[in-house]
Amino acid sequence: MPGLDISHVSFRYGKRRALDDVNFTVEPGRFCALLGPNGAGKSTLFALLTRLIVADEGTICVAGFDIARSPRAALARIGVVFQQPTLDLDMTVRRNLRYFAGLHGLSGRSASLAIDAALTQLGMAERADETVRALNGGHRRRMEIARALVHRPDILLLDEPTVGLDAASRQSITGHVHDLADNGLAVLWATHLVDEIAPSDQVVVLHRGRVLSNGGAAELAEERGLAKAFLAMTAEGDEVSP
Ligand SMILES: Nc1ncnc2c1ncn2[C@@H]1O[C@H](COP(=O)(O)OP(=O)(O)OP(=O)(O)O)[C@@H](O)[C@H]1O
Repeated sequence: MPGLDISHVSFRYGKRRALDDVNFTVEPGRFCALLGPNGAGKSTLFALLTRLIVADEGTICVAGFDIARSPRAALARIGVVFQQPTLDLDMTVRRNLRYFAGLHGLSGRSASLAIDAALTQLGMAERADETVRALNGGHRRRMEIARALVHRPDILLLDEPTVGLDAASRQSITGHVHDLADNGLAVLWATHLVDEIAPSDQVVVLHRGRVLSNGGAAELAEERGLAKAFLAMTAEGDEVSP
């Protein structure tokens, strides 16, 4: 399948089981929220999806490529925004993106076109020649998302991308990324904040390494709202914002 397919994936750190038989898919054009409290296993799953670590069991297919058998092809189809920013503060936005484009084999005019397109998608085109240090936190994050799109991936992974941002910046970023999904990207967005989720989104609830539910946000929210449904499933209320 062309999106992301995670099948029977398990992982242990020594004796500690971090992921236990995780299964779900994200199709092109879907925004999938990976919703889990602290310690659920979200970052571990992202590390597996980006091949920083290797699954003990199970398979991960990216745009039809098995990440264990065809890692280069699979990783080339992924754009990723990690929790920790990785920007050169003293370079301009464009220089940061050009460096990254080069890592993907893009240069010259094709790199410029890809960079302009990615910045436009995130509403950042007019900031291209500013140094990163001059940008606020929300704009820096939008720039990192644009950078993850430069090589035109099929799947975008974001690990808690709004941490530390104010409400307006969070809203802007969630809006932009929902637009990317509407335009055909498969998006996997790890979060513990239910207000980042739209009714039409897919929601995978992860808790203590296991998938507790996988389905539409509207259905999950139906009886008592998303926040209460999530709290009831994970029983770790102090880690959730409504
Ligand atoms: N390097 C490691 N060594 C041992 N245990 C780890 C390591 N990294 C994570 N863990 C454990 O694995 C489990 C899953 O952690 P993980 O960081 O993937 O969760 P998370 O959902 O991303 O949490 P958070 O929202 O706090 O980032 C936790 O019990 C955690 O303590």
